Amino acid sequence: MEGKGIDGKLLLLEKSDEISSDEISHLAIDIGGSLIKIVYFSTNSKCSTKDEAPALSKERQEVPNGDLNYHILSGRLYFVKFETSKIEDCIKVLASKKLQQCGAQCRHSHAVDKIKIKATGGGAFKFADLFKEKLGITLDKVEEMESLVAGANFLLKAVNREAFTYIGGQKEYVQIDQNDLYPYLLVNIGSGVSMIKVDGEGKFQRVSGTSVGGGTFLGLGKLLTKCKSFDELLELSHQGNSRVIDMLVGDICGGMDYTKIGLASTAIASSFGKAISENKELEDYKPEDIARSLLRMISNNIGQIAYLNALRFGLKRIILGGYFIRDHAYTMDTIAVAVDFWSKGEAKAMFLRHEGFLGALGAFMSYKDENADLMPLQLVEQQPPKSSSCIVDRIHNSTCVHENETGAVDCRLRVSSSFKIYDEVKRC
Ligand SMILES: Nc1ncnc2c1ncn2[C@@H]1O[C@H](COP(=O)(O)OP(=O)(O)OP(=O)(O)O)[C@@H](O)[C@H]1O
Ligand SMILES: CC(C)(CO)[C@@H](O)C(=O)NCCC(=O)O
Repeated sequence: MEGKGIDGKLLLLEKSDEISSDEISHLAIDIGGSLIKIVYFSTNSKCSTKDEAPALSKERQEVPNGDLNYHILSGRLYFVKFETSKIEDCIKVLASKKLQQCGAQCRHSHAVDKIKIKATGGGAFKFADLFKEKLGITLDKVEEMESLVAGANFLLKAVNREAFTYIGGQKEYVQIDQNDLYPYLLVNIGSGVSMIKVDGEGKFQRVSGTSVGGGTFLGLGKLLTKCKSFDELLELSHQGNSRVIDMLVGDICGGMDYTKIGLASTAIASSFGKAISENKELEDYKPEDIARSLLRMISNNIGQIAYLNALRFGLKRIILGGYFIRDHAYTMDTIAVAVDFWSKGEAKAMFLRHEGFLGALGAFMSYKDENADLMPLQLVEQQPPKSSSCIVDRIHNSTCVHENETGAVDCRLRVSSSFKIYDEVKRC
């Protein structure tokens, strides 16, 4: 079981089997074409240090609010992912943790077949029967674009140091004024890419998309380089040089800039263009150069389409999400430079720390939209990430614990007295 940390590290749950069922109260799932993303709220953490303990207490406060009383549960939101092709592993972990017994709607239903969890992504339809059959869980579907927008809005409004620009290799965190958040263009780079004009809470329109996305990078990359995983391909791209295969303006113009149309000699004139004339076989190219050109081609293309859509609607802010980005410097740099170049500095690309979890977070947030009697849940507070959480980095199958990074978000859930999550969890 892996989760997301800052800097593209994978985080969390060093020994996932130690998480017992009474520690997880709410869980939402996003089942995409490449990855399954899970967000869950836990009132405890095996990774916590002494310093963090107070923030993770199972505090319950009565907060009068009109006719209703609310409990405040302190804890953390955790972010976990699986490959969609290994959905059976995901199901096994969920089964082992008896998460189905902590589903948000177990209150009225001790019968296993009445348990529901919020689910989004195409897989919420595709795998609905599998979840029912193996776990007895009904996937309560939340529309994918709606979830992406709700997740992005939540992160932008409620989580400190969430959004940042990436310019010249430097991250600059931006706290966006909530009154000045809309409109923006949300570009979610998953297997494919969705571009959504966001005008407010629940006010949005999917204005464009492209099938050339993260799935294309990974799919073509596997075919062309024999890499087995995304991490391997990304790692390889670090060492490559795209000039070996890409045809540059200078290659065409005898080393000169094409000043009249504003193209420097070093600009790419044609991605992979050198391969047409060199009479070489695939094996003659280094896999790292191929990986680099591929990453650049796809990132550039997305940056350009994003810019064109921003231009179409007069949007100045482009927020990028999706697991493809993975906090990867070269990817972010290429997209940011493409947006800056094409917009002549008018539009800004912004990235998110929890970029891969927009859909899952949005689905999680949708619990609050339920009938108040069933599930009046709201995230009411968030503290900046603590400095010392456990992060488990499983890249290349090596497991090591990183200090001082975390993708988990401390928060408090407000739940009505009529929905006693903690008691429920124990009783279920
Ligand atoms: N460990 C990984 N395994 C597979 N893909 C990864 C991994 N890490 C990052 N990626 C990239 O992230 C992409 C998937 O991103 P994401 O999870 O946001 O989309 P998805 O929900 O699976 O796709 P879609 O929304 O199009 O159905 C992959 O196509 C790949 O490029
Ligand atoms: C089909 C979805 C929405 C599934 O998440 C995504 O993969 C996507 O936006 N693909 C791009 C499809 C297109 O607009 O051409």
